[in-house]
This record gives sequence, structure tokens and C-alpha cells, in this order.
Amino acid sequence: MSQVWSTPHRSTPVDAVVALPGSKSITARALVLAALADGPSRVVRPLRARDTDLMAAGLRALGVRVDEDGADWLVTPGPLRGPAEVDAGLAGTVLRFLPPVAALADGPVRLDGDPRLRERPNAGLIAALRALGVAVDDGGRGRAPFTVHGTGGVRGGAVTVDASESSQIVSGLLLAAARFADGIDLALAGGVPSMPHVEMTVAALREHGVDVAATDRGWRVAPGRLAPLDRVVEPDLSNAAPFLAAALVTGGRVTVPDWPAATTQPGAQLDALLSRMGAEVERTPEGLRVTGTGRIAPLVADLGDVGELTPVLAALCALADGTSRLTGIGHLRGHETDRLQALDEVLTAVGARVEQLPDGLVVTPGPGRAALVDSYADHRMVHAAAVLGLAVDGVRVSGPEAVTKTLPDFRERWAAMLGDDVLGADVSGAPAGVGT
Ligand SMILES: O=C(O)C1=C[C@@H](OP(=O)(O)O)[C@@H](O)[C@H](O)C1
Ligand SMILES: C=C(OP(=O)(O)O)C(=O)O
Repeated sequence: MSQVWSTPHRSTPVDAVVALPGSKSITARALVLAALADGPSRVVRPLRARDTDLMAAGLRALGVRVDEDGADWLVTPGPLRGPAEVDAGLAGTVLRFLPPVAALADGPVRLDGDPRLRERPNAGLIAALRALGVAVDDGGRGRAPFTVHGTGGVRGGAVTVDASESSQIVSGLLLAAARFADGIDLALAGGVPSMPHVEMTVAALREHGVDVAATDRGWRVAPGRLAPLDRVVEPDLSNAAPFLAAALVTGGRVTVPDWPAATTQPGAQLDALLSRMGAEVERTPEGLRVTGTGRIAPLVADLGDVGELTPVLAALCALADGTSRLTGIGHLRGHETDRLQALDEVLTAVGARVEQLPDGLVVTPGPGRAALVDSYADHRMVHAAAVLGLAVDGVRVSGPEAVTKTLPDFRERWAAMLGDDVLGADVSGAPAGVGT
């Protein structure tokens, strides 16, 4: 039995200020870099959610101390050790950031996770580790479960990496590379999605005093120490997406406080993307304010840099007044679920017409209809269903607990935005499934 969430329907304009907890991506980098530094670091206002708790637990398994200090995490590095077991859950960040750290441990580290984690692509990372002198036993699958045979050190040096399926492969290698004997000289074999996330990695490394340089084909990290650092985590701008979308759908107004003036988070691009979809977007002293104008314009865009915004943007496209075309997102087939397939099914169930492209979606809105849709264990599919449900009466989603991945109290925050006292609607036990 899985839960079913009846998403709240709302025709009146929302008017809310929605504060959001810390960024998943910044918290993950802060933890890993703190673990590799040569003294204790503090992570201030980290995201506490399944993905980041798994990252902390994985580092603890490798011998790092991660203590709670109020709402902060205090990270005290220690000798990295094996044998160890790491549970990556469904977290791409744990899957791709911890193996290069595990390679520095003094024994074998086995990494596994949810059934879907075992389908998420990782061959590019495993091949790169081998080329850098690390033995990895993956049974030839290129996926979890696999064992990294740490020997207490990594040679490092020049390596060509296929990161076409995930930018996290690049980030994982760069994060640990200063601790490799020869650092790393990473050349990309082809394209890489989600470039802002690689820029986030480079920026975070530099804040720890690491020497990172962009090269013709990739990045070079010099071997050296990582200085300890107290880091304040920015709010998660990708998780702002469904709340800001609610302003467009209801013709209302949503403000997200503490919106950073400058950031490498891809969610920063919501500003421009939502303007293109018809919203008025302004930076106010209170935060980023998005005001719906009553019209949702279709979107034609390459979302390759901002793939994780796709589920919410695609939901808006299903409510727009024309056909949208979202491209550059073939790698979303390897995310928490095959997101192009999942969005096709969900948007079709609520009345839109969807065409799948090899690297994207064409979405044509239709008359909305009630539907029971699946979350596919994907937090951002729950966000998408919530956005659809504002406009289409009777959208229910099974498996809403997937939101624990990055925003455990998503439904409470959604209800609060709408001015509801409780969860916004009933949550009941019912068999998982898709259909009306
Ligand atoms: O480095 C990161 O923190 C992330 C990189 C991106 O991964 P992909 O490049 O696999 O899309 C993004 O989608 C994910 O949510 C977080
Ligand atoms: C793709 C995502 O997550 P992960 O870090 O597990 O890849 C996401 O949060 O949208």
C-alpha cells in the first residue's frame, strides 16, 4: 500500500512568502569538501533531507565525523577507512561524489542503494577511476552495486571522461582530486549536461583554497590541501520552482526570501524562464517575487543546463496557451525515473498531448481532466503533480512520500502557501497506480 495525495485545487490567486531550506547540491559539496579538508568545518543551515542525510551517513561510514550542532553540521575529517558500506538511496550526488572519496580509503567500499539507483548510469565514473589507478569491481555493469578498492591513495593525473549522462561524474572527480598524488587533468570525451552544477563544484573548491583551472577540454585540479571552511548554505532554488509556478497558475504572487544576488545554482535561471512564460519577476528587498499575469506562455527552450527544473516547467507547459518544446534533456532518462517517459504519462493523464523526442518533449495543452498519477518515486514528479492540481481539479498522486529526497515537508509548505491549515487535502492509503 502506498499513500495517495489529493493535490489542492485553487482558482483564487495565491499571495505568499515561501522560505525554503538549504540547497541539496551545495550541502552535498560542503559535506564532501569538509570531509577532505585538513581541519574541522561547519556547514551552516544544511539541507536536512534523505539525500543529504545519506551523504553524511556515507562519510561517517568512511571515518569522517559529522556531528549535529543545533541546525548546523560540524564535520571533522579523519583517516578515510574501509571496509565500509555506503547506502546511496536514490541520490545521484552520493552515487557519483563518494566513489572518488572511497578510493582514498584504506580498504574496500561497497556502494548500493534503491532498486532504481541500480539503473542510474555510472560507467563514465567507474572507467575514469580505473584510468586513474583505482580498482573498481562492478561486475561489468557500469552501475551500482559496485566496490571501490581503496588503497589509501590515488595516483590521479590525466584522464578522459565520458560525462554525457551526468555532470555529477565530473563534479565527483574534481571534488576529491586535490587529494590525488598528481591531482587531475580531466578532459571531457563529449558534452556534459548541467554545466552550472560543474561551475558550482569549481566555485566550492576555490573557496577551500584548491587550485582549479579550466582547460581547453575540461578542468585541471592541482594536488594540495583543502582548507577548512565554514559555509552558509543558500536556499534551494530548484525547490523554489513549484512554489513560483503557483504564482503563474493562479495569477497570484509568490516571494522567495534570501534569493542570492549571484549563485551557480541552476534554479537562478527560473527568473528568466518564468518571465518568458509570462510572469512578472522582480527582486524586492523581501526576495525574488514572481507575479502571474493570468497568462502562461508556451516555452521553447534548451533545458540542458537546468535539467532538474524540467518536471515543474513541463507541468506549466501543460497549462500554457500554446505548444511548448523542451530539448537538451535526454539525460533525464537516467534521473530518479525516466523523467521524459514519466512526464509523458502524467501530462497525458491530465489531458495534454505529449510527444517524446530523443532529447526532450513537445507538450500541447488540452482540456484538463482528473487523474490518479504516479510519483515514480521522484520528488520532482510530486512537485509537477501539485502544480497541475492547482489548475486541474482532481489530480491525485500516489507515492507522494518521494518528496523526502530533498524537501520532506513539501506538502505542509504547499498547504501553507495556499493558506490551508493542514495538508491541503487528505492523504490516504491506496494501491499505487496510474489512471483516473
Ligand atoms: O551536481 C549536482 O548537485 C546535480 C547535478 C545535476 O545532475 P545531472 O547532471 O545528472 O543532471 C542535477 O540534475 C542534480 O539534481 C544535482
Ligand atoms: C536529478 C536529481 O537528483 P540526483 O542528485 O539524485 O541526480 C534531482 O534532484 O532532480
